[in-house]
Amino acid sequence: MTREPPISLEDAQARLLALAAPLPLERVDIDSALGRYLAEPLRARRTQPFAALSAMDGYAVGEGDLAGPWQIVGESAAGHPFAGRFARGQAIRISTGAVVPEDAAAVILQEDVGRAGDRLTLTGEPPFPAHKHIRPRGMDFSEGAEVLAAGVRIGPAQLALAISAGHAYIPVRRRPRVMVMDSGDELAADPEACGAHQIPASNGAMLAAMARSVSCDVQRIGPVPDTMDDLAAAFAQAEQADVIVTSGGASVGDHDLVRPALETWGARIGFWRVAIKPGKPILVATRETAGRRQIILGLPGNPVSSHVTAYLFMLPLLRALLGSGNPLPASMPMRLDAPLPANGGRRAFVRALWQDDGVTAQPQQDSSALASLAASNVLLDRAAHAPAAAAGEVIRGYWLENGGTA
Ligand SMILES: Nc1nc2c(c(=O)[nH]1)N[C@H]1C(S)=C(S)[C@@H](COP(=O)(O)OP(=O)(O)OC[C@H]3O[C@@H](n4cnc5c(N)ncnc54)[C@H](O)[C@@H]3O)O[C@H]1N2
Ligand code: MOO
Repeated sequence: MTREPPISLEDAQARLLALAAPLPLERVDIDSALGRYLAEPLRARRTQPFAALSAMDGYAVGEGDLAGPWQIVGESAAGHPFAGRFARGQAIRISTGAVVPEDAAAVILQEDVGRAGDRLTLTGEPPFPAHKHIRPRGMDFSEGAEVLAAGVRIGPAQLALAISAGHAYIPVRRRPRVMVMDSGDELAADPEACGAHQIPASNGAMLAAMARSVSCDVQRIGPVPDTMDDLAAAFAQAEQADVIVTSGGASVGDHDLVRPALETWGARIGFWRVAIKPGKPILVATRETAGRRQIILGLPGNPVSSHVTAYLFMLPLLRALLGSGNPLPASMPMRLDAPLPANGGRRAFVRALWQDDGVTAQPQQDSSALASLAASNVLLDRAAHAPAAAAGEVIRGYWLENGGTA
């Protein structure tokens, strides 16, 4: 096996994302679009507000007619505009969201007036500026304007905006088909029937859950025993997958067969080994069949290594296939509540818990230790050879929740 030195994280992420062309475009109804990415810019099909609307319940009055008294000559309610005209000394009862009549220049809050029959007098302050409680036509957006850019993630707010802009269907990318494979002779499929020399296969469920969090169709296979034949049979079931994610067997041991099995299947190795801890032995390969590219991520078997490499590579890859304009997780500054020791020669992603405005690294950082991963919500990013850091220092970290992106 060639032993080129591990490449940098940035280099590896760039090389992986360069392999990922967004999947074919499809139009889906808005309810199915949540968590996906807009494939084309979305333009408003209507203007919002469609007319000047009142932001408050009160009375509409004319230009320069803020002192009163007034006579109430009609009403504009939401969905039922006032059709007539009105003059100086006259007012229109108006509700929140109702159209402000053409002749009106101000809405006076109902709390600021006294009403007796159709007679209205000012008892409080008139609005300042006069148009304060009027939302002008097109304040939110105008017909034809781009309301969402291509590559934006459709969250609840974007979904509401698309509907409000007049869209029942929006263009997104097809959901990636992902095959997640556990591999290793030591793995038990059933955690309640785990032999003395076995460990429960936990990576597959974890990786599948992570992939599902970014809107993918996920299938699982395994645990696959450590033989070339078993791996070949497993890969043969992944013909339809856009992405194949294996865990385990990525390192240099005698039973680490993922790489040779992939090559036998017709995959081409892109790169192997990245200078990060945990997760160094990650492998990226591609397989081209009938004009279609499959991307294979061979993640290291240690559960935390699997999780961290899925966070840094699998999720960004899936987001890129879904058409995200910003697939990589973003780090943010975090204040240390407890000191950190100097880092070794590999860039490290340190499990930590952020609470009460500060972050504390977990004492246990072994790449097999799931309890400290499950107790963490942050990965601190420690450069190779970073010196010790004191409590109070600010360093960068990644949110584990939401895959590190908005
Ligand atoms: N001589 C060397 N040995 C190792 C090196 C090295 O550079 N030289 N790298 C180490 C590093 S770093 C890592 S990370 C591991 C990764 O090894 P593999 O990807 O080959 O993983 P395995 O050996 O198959 O398994 C490692 C560990 O993880 C457990 N595992 C595997 N799959 C699962 C699963 N689906 N669910 C739960 N746990 C799983 C497995 O039982 C092992 O305990 O290699 C080091 N060795
Ligand atoms: O790079 Mo490995 O993932 O340290 O355990």
